[in-house]
Amino acid sequence: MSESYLVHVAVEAPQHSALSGPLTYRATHPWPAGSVVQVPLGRRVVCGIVWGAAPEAAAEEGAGLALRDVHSGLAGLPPLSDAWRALVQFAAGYYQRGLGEVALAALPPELRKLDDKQLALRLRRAQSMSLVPQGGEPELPPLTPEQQAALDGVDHGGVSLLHGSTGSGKTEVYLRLVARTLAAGRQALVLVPEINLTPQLEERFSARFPGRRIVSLHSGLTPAQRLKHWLAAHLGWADIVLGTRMAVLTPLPRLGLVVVDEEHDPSYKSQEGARYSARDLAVYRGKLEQAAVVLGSATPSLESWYHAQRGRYRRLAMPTRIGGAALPTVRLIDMNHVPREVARTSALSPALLAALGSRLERGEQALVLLNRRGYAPVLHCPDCGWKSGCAHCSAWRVFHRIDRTLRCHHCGACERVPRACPDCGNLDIQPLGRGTERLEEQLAAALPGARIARIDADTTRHKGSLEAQLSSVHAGEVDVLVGTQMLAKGHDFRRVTLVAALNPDAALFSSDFRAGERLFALLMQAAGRAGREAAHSAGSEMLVQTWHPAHPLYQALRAHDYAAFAARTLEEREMAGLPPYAHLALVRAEARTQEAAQAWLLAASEQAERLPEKGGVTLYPPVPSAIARVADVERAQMLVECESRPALQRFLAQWVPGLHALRAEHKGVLRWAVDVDPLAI
Ligand SMILES: Nc1ncnc2c1ncn2[C@@H]1O[C@H](COP(=O)(O)OP(=O)(O)OP(=O)(O)O)[C@@H](O)[C@H]1O
Ligand SMILES: [Zn+2]
Repeated sequence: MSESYLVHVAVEAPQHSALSGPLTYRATHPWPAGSVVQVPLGRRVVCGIVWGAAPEAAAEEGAGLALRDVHSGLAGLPPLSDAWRALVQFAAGYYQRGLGEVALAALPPELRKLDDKQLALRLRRAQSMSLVPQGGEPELPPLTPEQQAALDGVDHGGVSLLHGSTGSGKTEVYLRLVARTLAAGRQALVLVPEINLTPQLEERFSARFPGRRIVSLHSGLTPAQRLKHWLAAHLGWADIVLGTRMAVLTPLPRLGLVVVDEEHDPSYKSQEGARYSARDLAVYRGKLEQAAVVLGSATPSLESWYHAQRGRYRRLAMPTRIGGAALPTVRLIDMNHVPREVARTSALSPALLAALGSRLERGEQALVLLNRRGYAPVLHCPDCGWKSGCAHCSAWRVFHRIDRTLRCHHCGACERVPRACPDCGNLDIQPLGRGTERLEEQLAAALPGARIARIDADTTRHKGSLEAQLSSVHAGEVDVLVGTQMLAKGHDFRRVTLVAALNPDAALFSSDFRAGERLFALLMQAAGRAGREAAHSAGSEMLVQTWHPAHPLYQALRAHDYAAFAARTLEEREMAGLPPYAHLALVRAEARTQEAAQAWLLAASEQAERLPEKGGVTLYPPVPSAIARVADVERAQMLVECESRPALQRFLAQWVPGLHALRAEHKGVLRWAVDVDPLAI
C-alpha cells in the first residue's frame, strides 16, 4: 500500500453552510501547504487549497467517518505562500466569513477548471507575455521638493499617508517608489478605485517602465486574461500589478510596495461576499510581507487621517500643485437669492450661466456635475398626484427620455413610459426634478453653439466608450462636459477651468454619518479637476449651488481646508461615539416581509444577550434599511458597536457562528450577512 498523508484543505463552503474552517482529507501525495487541489465534498468534486498537514489525531476524530481522498491537484503550480495564506486567514476571521470562501474567491475562476497539462500551457502563455517595449530612456521630470520629501519619508517603511493636493503630483511619487522597488528586485502592487476611469494611468506606467512586465487585475478582464495576469504575478514574472480592490489578494512572491491611490474611495470596500476593505487589507499585508504601504489622497478617509495624527501612519504632505498652479476659487451660489421662477424652471442659476458663457468665450472647458442620471428622477401626474414608483422596490422609477423608459435603478425593472397617467388617464404626465439627461438638454438650450457632452453610467455602457469620450475631452473637442461623480475622480483634465456642482445639499442632512465626509471628498476632488494647467489656473473656479452657503462643510471647501474639515468632523464623531472612535458591524437580513427580517435580527440580539462575555458591545434595535424593499425583498439591519476593535472581534467570533443555526429556525429569512466596518449605514 502506498504511503498516505493527512492534510487540511480549505474548500469553498459559503458562510451560511457553517463550514468555516478547513476540512481533513487523506492524500497519497504529500501536498505542501498552499497547493491547489480537487477534493470530494458531498457528491461534488470541488477546488480547495491545502492549508497544512493535519495531525494524526484528526484521523482519530474522524474515526467512523472514513476520511476521503484528495482527488487530484496542480503539481505544476507553485504553492501559495505562507504570507498569502496568513492574509486570507486574517481576512476570513476579521470579516466573519468562511476561510475557503475567501481563499477560493481570491483565485481566478479559470484556475479551478485546469489540470496539470492545461496549466502548463497557461503558464507558458503567461511567461511569454510581452514586456513593455524598450524605447528611449523615459524622461523623468525633476521632482519638486515636496515630492522628494515624500519619497524620502516612505523609505522609513511602515504605512505612509500621502496627503497631496489634487494636481500635486502624487502619481509621480508612486512612479518613483515603484522604480525603487523594482530596482531592489521586488514587485509593486498599485491599487486604484476604478481602473477604467484612469486609462491614463496604465499609459503612464508603461511609458515609465520599458523592459518590465506590467499586468492589470480588475473585473473588466476576460477570464483567460485574468488567469494569465494572475499567473504572471504569482510566479513573480510580472513586476507591477495595477488593479482594483480584488487585486489586494494577488499572490506576489517578491512584494515590496503597495500603493493605494485615492485611499478614501468607497469602492475599496467590497459590497458582497466577504465585505472586506482592500485598503485595510493592504495595510495588514504590508506588515506581513515587510512591504512599504502608501495610502494616497487629497482627501484621506477620516480613519487614515486619525491614524496619521496618532502616529500609526507617517503623514507626508504635498500641499502645493505642480508648476505653481493655483487651486480654483470656490464660489458658493446662494440659491435663496435666485428668483423662485428661475429656480423652478432651470437647474442653472444666472451666475452659473454667466460663468459658463465666459469660459466658452475664452475657449476653456467646463465641467458640470449632477449626481443623478436619467432625465428626471420621477414622473408625476399633476392632476391626481400619481408618481412613477417601482412595483418591486421602495424607490421611484427614473425617467430616461432617450428611450422613453421608466427604469428602477435598484432592481433594474424597466418599462415603456405610459401614454397617460395609469391612475386617472390624464395625458399630461410630467417629469419632476432633473437628472443629467435633462441637464444636458437645458445646457444646450442655454448655450447655443456650445459642444456639450455627457458622461455617466448610461453613456459609458459599451466597452471603450468612456475612453473615447474622455479622449475627445482631452483633445478639446468638448466645451461643456456634463456628468455624474465619475467625472470628479482622478482625471488629469488640462483644459478645464470651471467646475460646477449643482445640488449637493442633500448629503448635508443624510442619516448616514459618513455622508458629509463623502460629500466633502467628492467636492474637493471635483474642484481638483479645474485649473490643473498652471497657465490657466489663475482664473479657475468651482461653483457650488446651495441653499446652505453658511454650512461649515462649504466654508472648509472654500478655504480648501481639509484639515479643518477633518478636525471638526472628528470632534463630532468623538462626541457621538462613532468611527474612528468606535467600531461598528452591521448585521443585515433579507426576508419576504419586514417583520420576518426584523424578527430574525431580534432573535440574533437575544442570542447575544445569552453570551457569557459581551465585552462592552452595544446592539441597537433592528430597523428597516435605507431602501427597505428591493426586488420584492424586505431588508432590515441592526448595528453593533464597541469602543474597542479587539473586543468587537472577540464578540463577533463568539456570536456569529451561532447565527447559522438560528437561521434554520427562521424559515422566512432569505439571506443574512455581517458587514464589519460598514461604510454606509
Ligand atoms: N515633478 C514634476 N514636474 C513636472 N510635472 C509634474 C511633476 N510631477 C507631476 N507632474 C505633472 O503634474 C500633473 C499632475 O500630477 P498628478 O496627476 O500626479 O497629480 P495627482 O496628485 O495625482 O492629482 P489628483 O489627486 O488630482 O489625481 C501631471 O500632468 C504630471 O505629469
Ligand atoms: Zn425596483
